[in-house]
Formats: sequence, structure tokens, C-alpha cells
Amino acid sequence: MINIVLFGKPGAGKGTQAEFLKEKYNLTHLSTGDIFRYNIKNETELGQLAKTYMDKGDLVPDAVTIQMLQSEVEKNPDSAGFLFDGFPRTIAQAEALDAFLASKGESIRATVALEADDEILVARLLERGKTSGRPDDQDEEKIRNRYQEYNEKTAPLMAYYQAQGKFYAVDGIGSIAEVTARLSAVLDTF
Ligand SMILES: Nc1ncnc2c1ncn2[C@@H]1O[C@H](COP(=O)(O)OP(=O)(O)O)[C@@H](O)[C@H]1O
Repeated sequence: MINIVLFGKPGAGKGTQAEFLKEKYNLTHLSTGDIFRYNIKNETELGQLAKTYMDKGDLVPDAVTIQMLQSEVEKNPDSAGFLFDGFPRTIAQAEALDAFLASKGESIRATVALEADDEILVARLLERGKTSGRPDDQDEEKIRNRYQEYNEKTAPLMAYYQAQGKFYAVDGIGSIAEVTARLSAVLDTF
């Protein structure tokens, strides 16, 4: 199994790139943001809980997110590998993921980060907010709050995966095809 973490700030292009990478490498794409939004749309209990955090640009609590992610992995027992998008976002989530995969005799092969400047990304998200309907993309204050959450809670994951020798970064600025090519150059080495 090849398990990959796609890493990057809000708006870095993880979802866009995941669409190409999952096809190319035959991976099961698990986007925690997409799963939460699906639950919000269907008005599940999980969705109602997640919405209170997401609308403010806060992270959903670890216990909720970890349990949800594990159940999504369990739903795909025959997967050739997972592409984790938007997860892990905290050290506690990364530790839980490592322990969970280890219990199945699996592990994370690599974490690949899409790098981009904050100001470019804030502008991208405001643009996306005009058509995406996402409440967290429409208000600059909420967007800034997501960057603060990222800097405080998610950025430390770079050192976490670097210490395991699993961290790779690519430039996330360029055309979609250019960025896909940069990511593929890293993933093709596995
Ligand atoms: N792993 C996670 N842990 C906690 N909250 C999460 C996680 N993944 C997604 N969320 C929630 O969903 C929101 C949207 O996430 P996502 O769709 O990945 O968008 P983006 O990367 O553009 O912020 C986050 O701001 C957060 O509230």
C-alpha cells in the first residue's frame, strides 16, 4: 500500500491536485473537508457539529475528525493506498494516523507539501468564495483565522514528518499541469 499525505495551506490546491493524483496512482482520495461538507449537506449529526467550527474557520476537534477518518479508511478495505487531503492537520491527528496505520501493518510513505505565499492564497480563496458557496471562503477574517489555525496547529507537522524522513515540498505556484508534474516527479520515486 502506498499512503500519501497531501499537505498545504488553505487554498494551496490540494483538492485540485488530488483529482489527478488519485487517478494516476490508483489511490483512494480522502478529503476531510469534503467529507465534512458532505455531512453538512446531508444534515447529519456529524455535519451539524462540524459546521459550527468550519463556518468560523476553526478546526473541528481532533477526536471527531480522527474517528471519522478511521471509519472512512475502514470503508475501503481493498484500497491500493490512500491519498489523505486535509488530514492530518494537528500533531495529535498525525500520531493517531501513524498508530492506526501501524495497527494494520501499514504506514505513511510520504508527505508532499504544496508551497505558496499567504497573500496569493488569501486572494485565491476570496475568488473561490464568489462561486464555491463555502461560507469559510467569503469573509477575509475567517480566511485569516484559517491561516492562524494552520500556523499554530498544522505547520508543526512539517517537522514531525521531516524527523521521519518523509517530508517533500514542491512549488504550488504555476499552472495546474505544472504543479501536477512537480508532484509526480516526487511520487514517481516511490
Ligand atoms: N483534519 C482536520 N481537522 C480539523 N478540521 C478539519 C480537518 N479537515 C478539514 N477540517 C475543517 O474543514 C474546513 C475546510 O477544510 P478544507 O476543505 O480542507 O479546506 P482548506 O484547506 O481550503 O481550508 C477547515 O477549515 C476545518 O474547519
